[in-house]
Formats: sequence, C-alpha cells, structure tokens
Amino acid sequence: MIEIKDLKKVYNGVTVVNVPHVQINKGESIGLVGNNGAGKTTLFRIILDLIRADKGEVLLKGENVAGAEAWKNYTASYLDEGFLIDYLTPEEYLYFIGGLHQQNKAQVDEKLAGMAEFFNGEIINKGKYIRDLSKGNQCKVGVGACLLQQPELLMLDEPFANIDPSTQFRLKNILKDQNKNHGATTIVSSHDLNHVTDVCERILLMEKGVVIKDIATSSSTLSELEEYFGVGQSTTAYSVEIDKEENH
Ligand SMILES: Nc1ncnc2c1ncn2[C@@H]1O[C@H](COP(=O)(O)OP(=O)(O)OP(=O)(O)O)[C@@H](O)[C@H]1O
Repeated sequence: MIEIKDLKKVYNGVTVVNVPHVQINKGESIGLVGNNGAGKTTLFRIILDLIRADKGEVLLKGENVAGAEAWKNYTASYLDEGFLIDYLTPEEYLYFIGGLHQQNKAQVDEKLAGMAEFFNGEIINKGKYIRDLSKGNQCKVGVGACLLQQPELLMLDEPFANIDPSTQFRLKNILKDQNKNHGATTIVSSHDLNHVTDVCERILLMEKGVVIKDIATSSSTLSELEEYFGVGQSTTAYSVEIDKEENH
C-alpha cells in the first residue's frame, strides 16, 4: 500500500527525516511513536504531499504521491485544525466533505448518525462555528470527516492528544473497526504508548528522523517501549528523590 524509498528531508542543514525503506501493507495498523521533534509529523506531511522531500519518494499503490492524484480518492487524514474550515459549522463542513466524495445530504446524515456516540452531542446542530469549538471537539470533526470518506488509508496525527478519556476509548474502537471490519490501513501517531499498542499491530519508533525500531506488537511491546522512553525508570528515580526529601 505504502512504500517509502530513500526518503530525506532537511531543514536548515539538519536532516529531520531519513528513512531508507519502509513498506506498509494493505490492512496494517501502524503506530508511529517518537519523542518531540523525532520527525513524525514531517513524515506524515511528506506522505500526504503537503511538503516535498529533498530526496526519495513515497509510493501509494505504486504511484509517487508527489504529482499524482489517484491516492486522494482513497486517503483520509487529520493532522491538525488546519484541515478544517473555521468559518463553517461542523455540519456545513461535513456536508462539504461528503459532497467532495459524491455523497448527498441524506447519505452524510446517515453516516453522521453512526458517529453520534463519538460526537457525544457536542458537534452537530450546536449553532457553533468550527473556530469556536474546543481542540478536542475540532479533532472529532476532523476524524468524523475522515470516516465519512470510508478511506482505504486513514492517517491521524496525535488524535488522542486533546480528547477526553471516553472519546479516546471510542476512537480506539473506531480505529479497530476501520482496520478489522473495513480493511482500512491505519497510521496513527501518538505519545500515548498504551493507546498505540492497544490499537496498532505494528509500531514504528522514530528518533531524530530515523525509524530505529519496527516492531510487531506483542504482549511485551508496551514494556519494551516504556523502557526505551525511560518511563518506568524516570518515575522510579523521581519517587526515590521524593522519598529522600520526605525523610529529611
Ligand atoms: N517548517 C520547518 N522549518 C524548520 N524546521 C522544521 C519545520 N518543520 C519541522 N521542522 C523540524 O523538524 C523536526 C521534526 O519535527 P516534527 O514536527 O516532524 O516532529 P514530531 O515527531 O512530529 O514532533 P512532536 O512529537 O513534537 O509533534 C523538528 O526538529 C522540527 O523543528
């Protein structure tokens, strides 16, 4: 489905993406993790032809995304609020997106009805413009717009970051459903290792632009990632410091 070949992106003399080769097969669920500045969003942007690489290429179904159009028909993504149209209400925006995919109002309404739980009564017919929604509710609109498109490839950049725990739970079920029941290939970046290992069968770990680990998710993946990020370690060190201070 996706082949990344010899990809490099350089900003101000610093290589921020450097991926010699990664192949993602149809139907895979990919989690992209890595510390701040690791290059996750830049990689997403190159895959979506929002920015151009300095070297190399990204092929979707064998076609270089840079300059091609066909991939836009089967790819849906939400990276940030820049994907939305601020002066529209959510329903105006969602009808607009549905229209781009040859769906009439009734067809969009039917799909939106299926998203009612995910929207949690905060999105549709609330008399608010997208610009006035909270970041989390804007994210729901963006994800909703993706789902309307019934994409073969769904890409979400840090979708769990601003949404509440109930919505996180619902989004995880949506992602699993898209992947298992609709055959979608999903790529989700996240700093939440629990969510990403719960939802994704394969984890790509980026550091300084390089994919340094490519792991098939297993029962040990979460602890392996926690160890890499030093989550357990730093928590323990911090507790020891507190214990020391409390004993003085
Ligand atoms: N337009 C730009 N100009 C200069 N440097 C940039 C630009 N866009 C990204 N970078 C740099 O590229 C590197 C990778 O950034 P990127 O946003 O892809 O990381 P990330 O893994 O998504 O980080 P985060 O987890 O913080 O969202 C960073 O050092 C960033 O400062």
